[in-house]
Amino acid sequence: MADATIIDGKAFAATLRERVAGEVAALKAEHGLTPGLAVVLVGEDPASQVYVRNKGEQTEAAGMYSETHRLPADTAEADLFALVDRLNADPNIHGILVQFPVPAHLSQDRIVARISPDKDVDGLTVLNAGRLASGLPALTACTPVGCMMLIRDALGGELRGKRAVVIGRSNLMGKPMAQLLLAADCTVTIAHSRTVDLPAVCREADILVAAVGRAEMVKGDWIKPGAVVIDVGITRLPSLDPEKAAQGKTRIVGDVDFKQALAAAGAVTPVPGGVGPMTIACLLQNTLTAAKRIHGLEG
Ligand SMILES: Nc1nc(=O)c2c([nH]1)NC[C@@H]1CN(c3ccc(C(=O)N[C@@H](CCC(=O)O)C(=O)O)cc3)C=[N+]21
Repeated sequence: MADATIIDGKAFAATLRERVAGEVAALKAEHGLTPGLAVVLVGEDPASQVYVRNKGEQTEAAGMYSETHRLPADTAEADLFALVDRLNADPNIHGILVQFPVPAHLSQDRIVARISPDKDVDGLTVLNAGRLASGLPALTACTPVGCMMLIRDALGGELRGKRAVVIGRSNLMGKPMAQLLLAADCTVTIAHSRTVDLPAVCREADILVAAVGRAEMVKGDWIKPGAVVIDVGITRLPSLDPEKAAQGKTRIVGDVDFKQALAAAGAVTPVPGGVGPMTIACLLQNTLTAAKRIHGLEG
């Protein structure tokens, strides 16, 4: 079979960011309103540093207000909560994202519960997760929203009745991904580390979304010929060149064995340049949506 189409998430995200920037300009001109995003990073995880920097730069490039709060790894819960409370009350801030993972002494659940659902651009609060599951308008996790856009594009909008398998069941990715696919009339399976015969389950999928964080786990013979394969994983491995590896150089791989997927799938996202850039573009979109809703400019 011919090689799969490589889905260009980077280009798609650039177009989406331009659209958001246009809407931000209109919102400023018509209502004097500038959407604002606050990103909070606790500790110094190097991968997180990169994402947080990208988020800040792209927020500003879209004409939005951006604030980044870097807190030490040993920050007490009370101090983090005081910051979240301040951001909840700040009229210049419409979106709040606390980057995960946080150091082990902090509870992700308690942090999420502290964020105002109106500003919850990760869609993690119980209110937004429940609204999504109930088919109501909700702020929805950025990565699944970005994946849906790529899936719709790859399939020309025809999702109805398709079999979708999501590997991974996190609140930030797997669960909201499954809800979005269900809302698009797919028949959805959520698979995970305890799933029996995962390859056989995956082979049923017209749409396969891998979000487990295990490097190159999904092999070519797990993929139904012609399927759309969306790779959400990002793992840094030592460079293949031993000399570069010795210098600490790394390469990034996804949850899918890309070479094998190319020969089996109908379309596949690369890593990097696939889902990752969509995540940030959708974060900008969510911040815009939150700003409009807070100001009663959208349902
Ligand atoms: N509360 C919370 N919300 C998140 O949405 C969240 C989070 N915590 N913690 C970390 C993960 C990871 N994440 C990424 C965002 C952009 C890229 C991205 O832009 N990737 C590029 C560059 C990859 C690279 O060079 O590292 C690409 O795939 O092409 C990747 C990963 C958001 N996350």
